[in-house]
Order: sequence, then C-alpha cells, then structure tokens
Amino acid sequence: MIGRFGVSVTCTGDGRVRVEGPVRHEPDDVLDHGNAGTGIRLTAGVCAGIDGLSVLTGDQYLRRRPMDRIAEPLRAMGATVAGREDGRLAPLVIRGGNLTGITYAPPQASAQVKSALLLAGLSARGITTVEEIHPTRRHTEEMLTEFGGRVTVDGMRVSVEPGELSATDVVVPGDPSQAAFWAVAALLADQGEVAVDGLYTGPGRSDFVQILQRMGADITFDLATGTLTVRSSRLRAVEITAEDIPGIVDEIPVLAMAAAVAEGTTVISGAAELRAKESDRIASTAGMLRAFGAQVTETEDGMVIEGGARLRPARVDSHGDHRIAMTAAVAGACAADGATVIDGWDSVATSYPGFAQHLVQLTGTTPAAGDA
Ligand SMILES: O=C(O)C1=C[C@@H](OP(=O)(O)O)[C@@H](O)[C@H](O)C1
Ligand SMILES: C=C(OP(=O)(O)O)C(=O)O
Repeated sequence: MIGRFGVSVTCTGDGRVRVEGPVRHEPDDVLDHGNAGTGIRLTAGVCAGIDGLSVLTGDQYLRRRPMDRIAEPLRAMGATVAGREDGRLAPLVIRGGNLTGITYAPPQASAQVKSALLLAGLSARGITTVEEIHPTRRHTEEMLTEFGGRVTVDGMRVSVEPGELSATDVVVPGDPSQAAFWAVAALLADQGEVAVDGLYTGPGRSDFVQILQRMGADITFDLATGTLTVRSSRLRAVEITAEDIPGIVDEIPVLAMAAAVAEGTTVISGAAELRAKESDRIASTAGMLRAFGAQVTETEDGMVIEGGARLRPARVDSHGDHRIAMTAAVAGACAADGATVIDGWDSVATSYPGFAQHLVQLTGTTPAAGDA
C-alpha cells in the first residue's frame, strides 16, 4: 500500500520493516484497504494533504461503513472528497492539497477521525485542532511526536502544527486487543493460567482488564513490564455503560462471551458505535452468543446477556468480522465440548494472522473453518 506512493518498504525478515519516505506524490493506483477501517480513514487524511488524486476502496464490508465522518471535516479543510452516496461510502475519490487547518469536534468518540484530521493537518496552513467528546486511544499523537511532529494535547483538545516529519526507529509493542482473547480464554477454561508479555501500556487500550476485574476475574496487568496474567475464575455479571465504551470498543464481542458464562445479567448500553464496525457488532455478537446457547436481547445501543450459559458447540457466521471469528474460536476451544465451525474465518487475517497458531499452542484445538 505505502509503495503506491513511491515510498520504499523493505521487510528484513527478522520482524523489522524499513520504510523510506517521504510521501510526496499522488498514489499510482487504487488504494485497496481490504477490511481495514482504520487503514482507509487514516490514509484518507494523508491523501487529503497530497496535491493530486487518490482513489481509496476496500472489501464488500468496508464499502458499507460510514466515511462521511472523515469526508465532511476533510472537505472543511479544503479537500475534495467524492464517493458513493455523496461521499458517505467508499470507493472514495480525494483531490487533496492546499488545506487550511480547522477546529473540529467529531460527534462520535473516534480515534480514526481524530487521526485522519491530524495527518491532514501536517500539510495544512495553520493549526488543526480536534475536540474530542471522550478521550480515545492516542497512538497517532504518540507516533507523530516520536517522528518530530508538533502536537499539543490540552485535555480533550489535540492540535497539530504543519511540518515535515523525520525518520526514527519505532518498537511496536504488543496489541492489548489481541491479548484480550487469551485473557477470556483463560477465564472460560476450567483451570489454568495465561500470561501475555510485551503489551502496550499507554492509556485507553487495556480498559478490558478493569471490566474483567469488575466481573471478579483473577487478572493483573503489570504496567512496568506490559505483562498480563489471567487465571481461570468464576465470573459475575457487569454493567457496561457509554462511559466505558471508547476504552473497550474492540473488546465487546469477547467480553460479551465472558458475560454469557458469568453469574447474573449483564447489560451493555451506549455502544451504538458498534453498529458501524466491520459488521453490525451488536447484531453479530448477539447472533454468535445465541449460536453457543446463550440468551441475549439486542437493544438499540447494546445488549442484555443472561449469564450462566453452558456453552454448546456452534456454527457461527463471522459476517466478515475478525473479532467475531476469534471470539467464537476461543469459546469453541475453551468452553464448548465438541466441534465449533466458523464461516468467514479468513477475516482473522485482518488483525491477527498468527491467531490460529497461537490458539493451537494454548489449547491444542484447531479452529474449524467453515465457508469463506
Ligand atoms: O485508531 C485506531 O487504530 C482504532 C480506533 C478504533 O476505532 P474508533 O476510534 O473509530 O472507534 C478501533 O475500533 C479500531 O479498531 C482501531
Ligand atoms: C474496528 C476494528 O477495526 P477497523 O475499524 O480498523 O476496521 C477492529 O479492529 O475491531
């Protein structure tokens, strides 16, 4: 993908990637982002800053996800953004360059929107400011600062000044969202302990740990080392509200699975944003839980999960959503006696290509892929 901008990218084979910039010209082909919502939205921010034409698209699921959340502010900065349904849906065609900084308050708590605007702001005239309604993950601010970008954070206001970035070496820590699957695997199992090392320890990415603690889980996260340790536990129901959601936005499917076996009724609300993810994650999570035998009622902005389910093996449709597929695999391997089959297993490659191998290492169970 980055190669389309004339940037040289080399994988050295020892886990390192060498990227030689800068991005200076329009991409020489259509930028296909597959299933990656973060990818297309952040790249749109970069393309808005390039004096030229960029065409961005993705797979059948991504082409259904809302892009107006980035198209509108990027237009306000001076880019031309066209797409299906008046720029609401990809493919998007962006003519960038000649941007002016704006102050923008996204109506949704979204690190993707914030990041798109900060990236565009690097090549705008004046300062670009994003006013968040709720703090979201801050990887973009951290990365821009490491690359010499001038970023200021003042409470819920994040600003960037225009300027060139300079190359640096970055060590990418482990992704807490991936570790969440192994945490719930340990909790669903009858016995045992799982430890995951080297995780990112910054704010807003490991809130699932506190949710699981509220559920009575024996779980600790060592902020000095980034080590998560989880032991099989009896869980109780929890109430998850709008305040909690931005910090666990990607972990709801797997937390909902934990809630299905917990004692009591779990209520999740304020999570309407989940309907705009890879799948409608309220509907797909509820469908998955029901397939395993749990009782769930979908609400407009969340769900009510009756706990105490004895999970049975299931046939689950991932709806093209990696987090549904991985949650089902963990439940099938750790808590349901018999073969669970997952349709749309390929989606897992979006965020965790090594997942099946790790599941086999941990549980000895190979997930059964159904139809593509
Ligand atoms: O910035 C990011 O890397 C992401 C932000 C989140 O999206 P929103 O902040 O738009 O909810 C999250 O769901 C996504 O998986 C990754
Ligand atoms: C929502 C997710 O990703 P994206 O929006 O980048 O497709 C996710 O990783 O669960």
